[in-house]
Amino acid sequence: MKVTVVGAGNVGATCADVLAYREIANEVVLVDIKEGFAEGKALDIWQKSPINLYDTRTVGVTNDYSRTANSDVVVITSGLPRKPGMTRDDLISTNAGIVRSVTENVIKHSPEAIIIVVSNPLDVMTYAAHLTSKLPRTKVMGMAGILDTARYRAFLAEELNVSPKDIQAVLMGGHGDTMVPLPRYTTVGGIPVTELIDSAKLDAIVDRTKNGGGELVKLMGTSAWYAPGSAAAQMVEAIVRDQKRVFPVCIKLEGEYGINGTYLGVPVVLGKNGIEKVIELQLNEDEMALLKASEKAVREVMDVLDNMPANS
Ligand SMILES: NC(=O)c1ccc[n+]([C@@H]2O[C@H](COP(=O)([O-])OP(=O)(O)OC[C@H]3O[C@@H](n4cnc5c(N)ncnc54)[C@H](O)[C@@H]3O)[C@@H](O)[C@H]2O)c1
Ligand SMILES: O=C(O)C[C@H](O)C(=O)O
Repeated sequence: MKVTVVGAGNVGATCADVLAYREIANEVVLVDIKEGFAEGKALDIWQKSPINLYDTRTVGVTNDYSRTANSDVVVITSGLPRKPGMTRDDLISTNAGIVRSVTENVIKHSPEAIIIVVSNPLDVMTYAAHLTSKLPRTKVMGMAGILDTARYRAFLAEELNVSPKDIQAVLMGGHGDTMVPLPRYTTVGGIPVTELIDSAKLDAIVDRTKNGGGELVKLMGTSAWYAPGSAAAQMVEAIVRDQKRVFPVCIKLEGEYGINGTYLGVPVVLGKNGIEKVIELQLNEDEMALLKASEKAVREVMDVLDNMPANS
């Protein structure tokens, strides 16, 4: 299996590293626009192989997409990260052009690839990649839900003093402050979380999750990469190993949840064909209202993309 990761920065290099040391692919090609940068990162990861004992070959290139030919999966992480004081949506003017041109190059050399978008604003960059690639919606998806759910699970594990492995949760909606964690679908070793924590504490955790990206931007001056890179690698693994994992993933909705044409995170089954099924939960009135509010927020930024010149 061959995987390309575009953008050899914090998230891209972390993703490539996880793909290599967990031997999720035979070959990982890292691409960056900065001369020598991807080559250096790929060489560094390859030189770790005798220490961490893996065979995955990592190769770096500067903008040479011929080297990415026939990739099974492509992860797009190229683009600016936000700085303190910015929202993810503020990145649209720079990142839309980057994601469009990268997608064009990727598709030229790997027309059958499955594309996982990571660049922000996530839901709208998934839209941009989908439009450019002209692939079926099941093959162009965005990574955010695994990360947001992981944050929610980690905060709960800390509060309850239990293993994060035993916390299962679903989270839906856009990758922004309107994301919708779903306590009704959150369990701890099979026990509904609401039986283990009072509602004030749970509300505080839901709130912290919604602002989880911003919390890290404030601390570090740039955005997160360990959890995001690992989350993208987990999606690649589900695809290349045909695992049929159930994850929240951003996809263009076509009638599910009564929503048409908006790119939103929903639970899906992920396997060798990409998104093999969208799972429709029976949301209650309050949950549906939150999902619709999230849809409205994503729609507004999709409209911004629609009104941008094609080559910006
Ligand atoms: N979806 C998520 O949950 C999530 C999580 C974390 C970060 N992100 C987003 O991922 C993106 C990358 O974040 P990062 O921290 O890795 O940033 P970074 O600055 O460390 O890396 C980005 C890399 O992209 C490269 N790049 C820029 N234009 C390019 C092009 N045209 N072709 C190839 N490479 C190009 C840059 O040279 C840089 O090395 C940001 O947009 C960030 O907001 C999303
Ligand atoms: O917060 C960001 O800007 C990056 C990413 O979307 C995250 O949630 O960590």
